[in-house]
Amino acid sequence: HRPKVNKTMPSPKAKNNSGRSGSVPGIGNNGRYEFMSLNRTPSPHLLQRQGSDPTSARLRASESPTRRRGSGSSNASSSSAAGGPPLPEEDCMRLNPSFIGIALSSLLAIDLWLSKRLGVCACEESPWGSMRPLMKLIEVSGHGIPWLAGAAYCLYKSDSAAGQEVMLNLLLALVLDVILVGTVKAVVRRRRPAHNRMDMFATFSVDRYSFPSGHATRAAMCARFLLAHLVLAAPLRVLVLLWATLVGLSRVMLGRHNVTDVAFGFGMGYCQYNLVEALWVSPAGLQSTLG
Ligand SMILES: CC(C)=CCC/C(C)=C/COP(=O)(O)O
Repeated sequence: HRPKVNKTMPSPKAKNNSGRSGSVPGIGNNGRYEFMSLNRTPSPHLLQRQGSDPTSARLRASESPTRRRGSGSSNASSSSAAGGPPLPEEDCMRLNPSFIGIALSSLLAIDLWLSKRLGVCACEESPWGSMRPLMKLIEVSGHGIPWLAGAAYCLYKSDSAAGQEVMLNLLLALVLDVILVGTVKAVVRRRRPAHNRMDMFATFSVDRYSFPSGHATRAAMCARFLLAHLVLAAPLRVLVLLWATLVGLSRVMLGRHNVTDVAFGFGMGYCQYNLVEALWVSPAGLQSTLG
């Protein structure tokens, strides 16, 4: 076992007394260090002190999630493999990290590494810095304001009932998207990548968070919406899909998002369209609802 230092470093004097392996220092009565064997239950006064000391409580709270999680499940593994006496619970947790924990940490590490490598337009000095204006143009094409303004304008200008119905639902879908993305961002609170320059126009306060990408949700939802409700020739349909893909890609290339933010955003936008279909509003229905 790696000896576990209990809360604070021992004084040199205390260290000198700790010749035995398997012992760890702890603060005993009257502020002196005591040593506790990992194979033995700590003395009651030490346990009591650890429980009531605010510093140790804070330290426990800041332990890694892996160590905090699953304290109930480790009892079965508290016996050493050699059949010896039970080991302290926290040491067993360190030896048995969960598979899901490892998988998530690995995915996160790959995500951060890949996103940094793909952030080739994050600033003018970046390898593809000269493409940054083009990427920002694509960014504007997926921004909420032009889409909301465009849908409201088309609704106002539309002279057919069918056109009004489609535009009304597109407008409602865009509002729903802003609300859902804002809610998830506020709950998850994942910071944008460190290499991002926060020079986007018209952002809400939640837009300092990156998960999920609002541009990606909007691009996926609007692409599905347009493909389902507009009669478009094949080249235009391909163009719509290409646009949505480019919007997602540009988020990572500009350094605004990690890859997982965009991937989740695409999935979320795809599902949001199903919700829009389920909640589809007809102008007659809306009029009767509004009285
Ligand atoms: C002001 C309105 C209506 C929407 C905000 C649009 C916006 C800036 C979203 C952030 O997108 P990312 O999450 O992709 O960076």
